[in-house]
Amino acid sequence: MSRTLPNIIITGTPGVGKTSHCELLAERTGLKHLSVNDVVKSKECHEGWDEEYQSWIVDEDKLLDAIEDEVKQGGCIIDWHACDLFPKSWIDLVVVLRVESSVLYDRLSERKYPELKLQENLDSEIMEVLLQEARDSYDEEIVVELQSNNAEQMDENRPRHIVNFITGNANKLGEVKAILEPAIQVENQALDLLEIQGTLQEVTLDKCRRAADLVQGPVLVEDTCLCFNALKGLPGPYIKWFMKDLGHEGLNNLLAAYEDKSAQAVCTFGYSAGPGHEPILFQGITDGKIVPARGPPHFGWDAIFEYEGQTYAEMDKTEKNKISHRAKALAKLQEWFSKEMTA
Ligand SMILES: O=P(O)(O)OP(=O)(O)OP(=O)(O)OC[C@H]1O[C@@H](n2cnc3c(O)ncnc32)[C@H](O)[C@@H]1O
Ligand SMILES: [Mg+2]
Repeated sequence: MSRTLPNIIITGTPGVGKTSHCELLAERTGLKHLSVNDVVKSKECHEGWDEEYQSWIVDEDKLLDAIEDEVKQGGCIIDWHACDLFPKSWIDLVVVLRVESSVLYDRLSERKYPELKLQENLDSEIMEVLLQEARDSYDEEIVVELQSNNAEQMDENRPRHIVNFITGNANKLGEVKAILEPAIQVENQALDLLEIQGTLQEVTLDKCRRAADLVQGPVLVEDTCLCFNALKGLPGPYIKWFMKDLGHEGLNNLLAAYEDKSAQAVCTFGYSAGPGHEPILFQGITDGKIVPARGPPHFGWDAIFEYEGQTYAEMDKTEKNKISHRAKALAKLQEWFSKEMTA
């Protein structure tokens, strides 16, 4: 089976901060933290306890058998102080964490390591044993060395994307932040972008190129449409002007002559890496129907768009953010970003 998510080894001398890094990475990426320590204990992949070193004597064959199925599926962050035992074909990235010896000494003393074990680990860190092991076992370009002496460095090692979401609409910004953060940090510039007439794709593509030119950097933009099926997709991208001129009641009246009140909320995000970079689009669609307004009228046409018995305006924000056109588009964007992150 070919995996669609990467496997990452976070390795280093005991005490360098592997587990903290793994937990942080798992939280940010949704990948699984696979603690080899836990597997060795819970699946008994060992030949007993070494009194002198105060650690399990690992049976590597048993260990590999125990984790093989899970790792082959992909998406594992392997937390272990060795790396050469894992077959090359399983692994996409090896991160070797490093600390200065004085820092390591303090950390290991605090853990009450026996003197012999402490000294051996210090020597191993100074001699770069694990870095060498990683370089000997895997292709050079997948081995990364990161410093892990303090909280600041840990924070720098944190995987993150920052997007500059260009919108003048505070409600949109609120939803996008609620959905993307903390995995993706959302900054905002409220610029008024000219919107052309055209298809949903064309409007967003143009908006995105314009925004990238204006800020001279990477941008995220979004355009929302409300499409009435009885009207063959209108008002579509022109919903903003219809909303302004007609209000909730007027929008209902547009459909008075039709039995079919069904509508689609369509959200199209465009991301550009900067001026001259072709935008990438992420679209999400939620089917619903147009009803007389119910619920707080704060956000656009939320009060007249009903989804499974409730209007968007009647829903809790968290509910809306699970099923909305915006949430669906952002799920695609997140998937793309997490692939980019490991590409
Ligand atoms: O700066 P931008 O991002 O362009 O923000 P905008 O307010 O101009 O937004 P659009 O051009 O996408 O126009 C879409 C219209 O639909 C409204 N709208 C967008 N998303 C909505 C949602 O989830 N629920 C209800 N109304 C929404 C919005 O207030 C606008 O009137
Ligand atoms: Mg707009």
